[in-house]
Amino acid sequence: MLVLVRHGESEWNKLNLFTGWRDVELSERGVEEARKAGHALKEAGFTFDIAFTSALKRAQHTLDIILEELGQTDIPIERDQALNERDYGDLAGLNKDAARERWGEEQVHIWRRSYDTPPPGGESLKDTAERVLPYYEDKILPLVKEGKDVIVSAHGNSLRALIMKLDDLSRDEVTQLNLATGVPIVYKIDADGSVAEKRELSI
Ligand SMILES: O=C(O)[C@H](O)COP(=O)(O)O
Repeated sequence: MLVLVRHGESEWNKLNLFTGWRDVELSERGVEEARKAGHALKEAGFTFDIAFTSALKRAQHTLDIILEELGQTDIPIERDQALNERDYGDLAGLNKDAARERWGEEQVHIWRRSYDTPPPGGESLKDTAERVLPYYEDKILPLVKEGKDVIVSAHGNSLRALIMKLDDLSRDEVTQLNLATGVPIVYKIDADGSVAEKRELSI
């Protein structure tokens, strides 16, 4: 079984700033969201053999809080920048509404949600997928196929890249995919790596 969770609200999500690889902390609300995600997983009877997260503290702290709630702080944790948020390039640190005023609603939506148009100086979803998917296939999927229960705490766009693949979404469909913070998505994966079942936990 594979559980994916986007980190709780960060300080910069709260301020509506493009974040990308900037290493910002969870907001108070984000800490609470992580706690609720952990609680919901515990209530639903989940336990994990191993956890994966990015090199960024908002995802790492979300994972720590979830594992605390589960009473599982002793499981192995793999941290890797392959799971980092998309690099937002020159947009990092800018306000998202100010960017819409400067470049227009449509252009900003293309940078944020399109498959292969990168923000200036940053990574497109395709670029992000080119580091997330090999990592998933080499490090995560073999464990899931063996029957291990795995949790991945990562980011809006690194997880969109992975979900695009798992759900077999087209380039058009993925533009509609938006992930809420702190909501665990549960996949049952068959021994051949295909998705048998997908559901979101209610928080
Ligand atoms: O990096 C960021 O700014 C956010 O975490 C994700 O941004 P997005 O909603 O523009 O994809």
